[in-house]
Amino acid sequence: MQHDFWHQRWQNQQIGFHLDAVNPLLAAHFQALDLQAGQRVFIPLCGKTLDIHWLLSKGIHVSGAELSQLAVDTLFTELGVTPSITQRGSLRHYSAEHIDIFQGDFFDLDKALLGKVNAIYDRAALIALPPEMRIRYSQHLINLTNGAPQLLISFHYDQSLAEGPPFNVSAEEVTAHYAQAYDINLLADEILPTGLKGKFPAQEKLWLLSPLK
Ligand SMILES: C[S@@+](CC[C@H](N)C(=O)[O-])C[C@H]1O[C@@H](n2cnc3c(N)ncnc32)[C@H](O)[C@@H]1O
Repeated sequence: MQHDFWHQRWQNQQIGFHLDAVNPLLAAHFQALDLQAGQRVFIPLCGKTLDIHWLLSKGIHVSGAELSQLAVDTLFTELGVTPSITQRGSLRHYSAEHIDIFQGDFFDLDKALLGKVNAIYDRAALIALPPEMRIRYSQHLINLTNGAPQLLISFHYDQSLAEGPPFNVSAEEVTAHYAQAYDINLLADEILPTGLKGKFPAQEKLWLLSPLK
């Protein structure tokens, strides 16, 4: 997916993916990550999700990566926080108490800049990317985080009915990306009540990815 596609989405406020409340699957299953206050969750392709507000309210520290400066500026405005902003190569590092967001291309983020994270929360990141990019994405995510435990939300629908994003990502594909590093367990499997884009039957699945022992 080209950067311009996402910049235009944000510019035109075509952000149907953005939820106006915490994601119910995150709220219901967050405890599966077994995190303590003060530990850090990494949210790749984070947008301005309210899930960040929710995690911070639980005492969890958050790191994120997001391409759109508009999204990141809006996130901090909505948090009511003024970050310090530092240029780090091609990325801009927005930092405030308990939160670090790297604005720019996720693929330019490296381990040293990200620092240690205790878990990953992927909602609408893997499924936002076309098939060939998903391979690169999942490998980069594992490398960046040393395979930190992960909550992953995927969408399942007939890809011939609609073009992504979001893309259909099958259970087999989740296994292909992540079985090398994780035990994979399905925590929830729900029918999207409004369907995908209000039209197509779709399911939402929540996976817990636990590092292989
Ligand atoms: C479908 S949205 C999901 C946003 C957020 N996770 C949520 O649940 O609301 C995908 C986001 O990924 C961002 N994005 C796309 N490609 C990216 C890249 N290469 N690096 C960083 N962010 C990217 C887009 O700007 C967009 O905000």
